[in-house]
Amino acid sequence: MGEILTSAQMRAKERRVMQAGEVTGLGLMERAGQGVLDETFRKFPDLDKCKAHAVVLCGPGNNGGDGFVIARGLFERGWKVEVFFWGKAEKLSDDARQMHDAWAALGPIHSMTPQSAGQGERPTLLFDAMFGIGISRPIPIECALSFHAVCDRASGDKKVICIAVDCPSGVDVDTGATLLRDDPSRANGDTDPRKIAERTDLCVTFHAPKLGHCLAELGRHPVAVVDIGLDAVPADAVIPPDGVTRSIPPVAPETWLKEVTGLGRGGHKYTRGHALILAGGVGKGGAGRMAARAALRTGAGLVTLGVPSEALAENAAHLNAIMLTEISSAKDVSQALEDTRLSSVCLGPGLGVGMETRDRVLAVLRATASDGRRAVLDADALSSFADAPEVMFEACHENVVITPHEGEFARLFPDLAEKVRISDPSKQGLGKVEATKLAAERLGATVLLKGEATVLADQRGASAIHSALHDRAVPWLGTAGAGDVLAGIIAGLTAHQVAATSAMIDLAAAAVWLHAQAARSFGPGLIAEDLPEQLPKVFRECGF
Ligand SMILES: NC(=O)C1=CN([C@@H]2O[C@H](COP(=O)(O)OP(=O)(O)OC[C@H]3O[C@@H](n4cnc5c(N)ncnc54)[C@H](OP(=O)(O)O)[C@@H]3O)[C@@H](O)[C@H]2O)[C@H](O)CC1
Ligand SMILES: [K+]
Repeated sequence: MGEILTSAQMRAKERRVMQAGEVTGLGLMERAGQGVLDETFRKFPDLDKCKAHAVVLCGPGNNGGDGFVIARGLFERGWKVEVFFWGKAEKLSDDARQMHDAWAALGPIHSMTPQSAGQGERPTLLFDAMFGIGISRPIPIECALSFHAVCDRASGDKKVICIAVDCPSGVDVDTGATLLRDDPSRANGDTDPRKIAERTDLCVTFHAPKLGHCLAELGRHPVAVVDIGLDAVPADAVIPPDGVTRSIPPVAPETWLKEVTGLGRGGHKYTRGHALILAGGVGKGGAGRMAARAALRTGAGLVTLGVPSEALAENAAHLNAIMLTEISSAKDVSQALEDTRLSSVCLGPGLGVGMETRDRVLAVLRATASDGRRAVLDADALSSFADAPEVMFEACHENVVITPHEGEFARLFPDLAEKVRISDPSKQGLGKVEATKLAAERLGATVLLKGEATVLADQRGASAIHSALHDRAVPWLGTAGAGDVLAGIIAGLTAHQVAATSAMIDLAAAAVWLHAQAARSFGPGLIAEDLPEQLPKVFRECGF
């Protein structure tokens, strides 16, 4: 699939498929509930044999409807099932009401209170079908308390396995944040709705992951996706392609990588391009050298490191295949870029924050503004514009990518960073994806916001997420200099002549994937210098 949807896109898709007469709401709900059970027993196969005891917590919307289907499915498998319902049966949607009634013919429906939910023996499984993508405000405290009351039932000592239906209740799937009450003192301990996500062992969602599943600031649970038959209508019949956030890597990463980067095709060192990396002064050249090595390992035909005159000797002592040139000022940058064989430029790592760096950035942006050459701005190249970001926005163009971490992003886009901190969308809170898209629009270029979940967006509204969570987690990638290497990989990929027709966002996404693959391939103990050295293995594994 490779697409990551917002809740609105999911609803649009659902409506479209239902209008096309391909499926009914009741049919979708049945598949959703049964799909949750299938995924649960796929993940915990031993449980299917033990015919144990489950609790299902059902909410007032269609998420609750899925819960009634789950209860029936478990009952039919021979499980002991307790169902608790928060809401009024007469207010349920027709579909959820039918599922409610179908369960009522098999077993009791208890009113959900922390007291009632806390009685009895601790179950093996707890299904959270209280609130799904229809959440519009922080969940009722008694629902949160009921969830924990089941987990903490006094009778029994085994940990309850918690399965979230569509999402942990209270999480906004568009942002991954849990909606919180204004008064934080009312959100302590078990009344803190974030604790539900923290206790979740598996989340089963439908058709495609939603943005929040890939950003998950809270909870480190895996996410399974169930096909409920919505592919009957092609995605772009409902949603414009650029409106959908893409998942990096897509389903077939090797093919995608070849298509986007052109790597593995023939050529000689000139068609593979010439990357210019600007580095800092004496004792500050390490970051630039690592970026340069990454660019060379990524397959740029030639790489030149530009350093101030006083740092020439130091750098010469460290370099072999990488060429060295003197670049001591913004004027030198402009002069160097008169050579149009230089096809990509990377600057920022180790350059120092200040007017000097700012002028060099502007010189690069001017020189590359209209000839299709690519520029990568990272680290100090970004921080140097903290007090005048609009100067950078003015000069940026579509062949630029900026690669901030969250701190650098906040320096350039303080208003957007602030809104990401607000968890409630009705109070103008923004998700990371929305914030990155707005930043890219403002910049007129590609923004690559680094993190465990790296978000990319460009000036046309395209977006993508690389989620290094769950089974793709690489905590050891958080090491000094790893960001410099990423900037170098982008410079290497964008230098290639064959990559000229690929959009900047695609090349940057490919770089993020290669960077994470190199880290995964090396494993714990990684230092930044290891990353470029690991790339040949990654390329071999991709079949280049
Ligand atoms: N294709 C699909 O997406 C499918 C989805 N399914 C499941 O349905 C839910 C979405 O169902 P929906 O009814 O739209 O929403 P919820 O069940 O998540 O919740 C809506 C109800 O909850 C009330 N609500 C919302 N927030 C609160 C709150 N903080 N406190 C109290 N009540 C709240 C809301 O009431 P309003 O007053 O806001 O109207 C609704 O009553 C999806 O997640 C899937 O699980 C299908 O079954 C399969 C297809
Ligand atoms: K839920």
